[in-house]
Amino acid sequence: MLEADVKDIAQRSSTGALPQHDRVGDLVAHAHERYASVDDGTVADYIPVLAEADPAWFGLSLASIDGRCHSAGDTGIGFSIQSISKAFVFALVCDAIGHDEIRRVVGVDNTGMAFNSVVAIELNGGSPMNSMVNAGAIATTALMPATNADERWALIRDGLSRFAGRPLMLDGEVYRSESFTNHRNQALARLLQSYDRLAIGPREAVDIYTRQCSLSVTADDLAVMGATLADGGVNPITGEQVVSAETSRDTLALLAACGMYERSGEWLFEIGIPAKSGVAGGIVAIAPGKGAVGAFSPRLDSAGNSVRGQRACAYLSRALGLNLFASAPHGADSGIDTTTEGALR
Ligand SMILES: NC(=O)CC[C@H](N)C(=O)O
Repeated sequence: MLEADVKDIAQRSSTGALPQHDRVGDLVAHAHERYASVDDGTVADYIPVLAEADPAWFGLSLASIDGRCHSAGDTGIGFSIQSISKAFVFALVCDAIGHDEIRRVVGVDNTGMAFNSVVAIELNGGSPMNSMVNAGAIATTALMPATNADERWALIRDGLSRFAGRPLMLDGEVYRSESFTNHRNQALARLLQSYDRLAIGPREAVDIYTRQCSLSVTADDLAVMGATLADGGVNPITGEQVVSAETSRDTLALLAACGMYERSGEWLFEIGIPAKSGVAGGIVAIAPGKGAVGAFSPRLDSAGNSVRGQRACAYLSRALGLNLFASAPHGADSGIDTTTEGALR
């Protein structure tokens, strides 16, 4: 019955509100069940401690802009936020320095290359290109206005905590593991410095970036953090305006273009909403004006995106009518078939 209903909902609600809450809860539970046995992909091991993750972990959560949360599976397990921090640090920095400045200094275009590419900088005249790849994220962290490293870190940690609606803690084991092995990020920062593209020293920039990546979150946290961006910058649980509505809009535009790295086009084609992934297995996918999905499962594809997380987001986008590009002909009962099978179903 759920399967049959999906098509109807997808055709009716590609704009407007989410379906009724009990219906959303059923679909979140169904999506979890549907993909829990998928075992494609591999757990990241280039940061040694990440290899200890249980590949079976799978949590799925959806937070709506009216503050309701629906969870299935391992939504209480903590994992490091990794690259998903880039989205929220971008929002904080964009809010602080402005739309024009972040565009001028970092950029907002996809590199078409891997998240840790060195050659992307060289091919683009020293520009890190966007805040969602490692080079651009390190440059963005360096732009957080502060008088010293402690203050800069406190602003980032507290800012991300306001998105989550609770204090986020550093996972010391992840921080140490990544600090001992992040030679490539050190190289990226030095290269940016050589092009005069780093606002602070490379050691400090990489250290704070490594800390932000080591913050521990749950799938529930990711859903609330994403729902804050879906709600014009207001956290739907705490009611706090964390960033402006304009910054939320800019952040979602950047996520649509660059959030899933070189697979961002494929993601938009299949799923149709802005999203960000991290190598610990998290994904946040955001439906503006509706809410956000937080997914966690450690097996990744070759671009570093959680396999089960992507499949579950594809299903929920279809089932809940989240795709931003879907429309029905004016005056018609139903429009294009947004349920067409795609690569991520
Ligand atoms: N894609 C990711 O999540 C990468 C983040 C990780 N901290 C790194 O710098 O490599």
